[in-house]
Amino acid sequence: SHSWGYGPSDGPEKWCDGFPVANGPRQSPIDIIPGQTSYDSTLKPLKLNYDPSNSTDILNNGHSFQVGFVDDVDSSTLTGGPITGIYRLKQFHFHWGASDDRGSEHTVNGIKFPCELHLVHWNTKYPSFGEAASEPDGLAVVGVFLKIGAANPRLQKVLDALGAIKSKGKQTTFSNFDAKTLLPCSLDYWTYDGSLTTPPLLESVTWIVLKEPISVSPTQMGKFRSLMFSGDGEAPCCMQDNYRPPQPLKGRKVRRSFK
Ligand SMILES: NS(=O)(=O)c1ccc(C(=O)NCc2cc(F)ccc2F)cc1
Ligand SMILES: [Zn+2]
Repeated sequence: SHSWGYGPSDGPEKWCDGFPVANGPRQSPIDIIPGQTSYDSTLKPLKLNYDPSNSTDILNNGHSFQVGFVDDVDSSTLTGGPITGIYRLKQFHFHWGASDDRGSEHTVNGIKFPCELHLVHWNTKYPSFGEAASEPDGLAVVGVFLKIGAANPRLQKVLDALGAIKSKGKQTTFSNFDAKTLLPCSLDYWTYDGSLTTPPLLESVTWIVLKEPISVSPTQMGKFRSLMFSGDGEAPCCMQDNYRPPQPLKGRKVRRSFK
């Protein structure tokens, strides 16, 4: 039924079969063309208040891995930026390539980065993530590009946990991780109305893509690629190229928070 992936038979070109919204008016990701964005002086600074004691677990969900957070109280929140109200951090995860020349979902002037981090938040005006996910203003995802360079010590704790969640469905505790440490110095961003980049592809995401990348080393990228899409006892399949390519802008405007 709704089994999807990133391979030739179940990948992004096939998702519209099970999820017709794949061809909708506000799909993500997109190619960001800085020269075509408009500076909006009314955009507020991003405010990310993450409580380091809030992380709970790290999970291989068969499409990526994600670090989960306690989201039944307002302890790790996103406010300001292009959004109104309070959005709670639910999880963060990554998308990456089989080689360093690809892997990000958003691109900048057609340039692909080797990896992209997504910090997923939901609007507390709705009772839960699941309900918020079907509302046009329900979710806000902060995207951060990873660029090949020096090893990033702030990634290491996450990467060192991957050995315990190699295959699909594996999960382990992951406490006291401060997601704020994964952010770059500058919180300058581009923003546009989009969607989840994986099925169910719901058009409920305010995207906030940071202009400044964080670093990752080739060795650290190798650790991402040591994960498996497959579960124990299934034919082994390396978790890589788990990214959707850019989608048509369909008239949308991309705003930027910086001059
Ligand atoms: N790559 S991304 O940041 O755009 C993204 C973020 C979250 C999800 C997600 O939560 N999927 C499961 C899911 C979706 C729902 F819409 C409702 C429940 C649910 F578990 C998918 C993609
Ligand atoms: Zn994502």
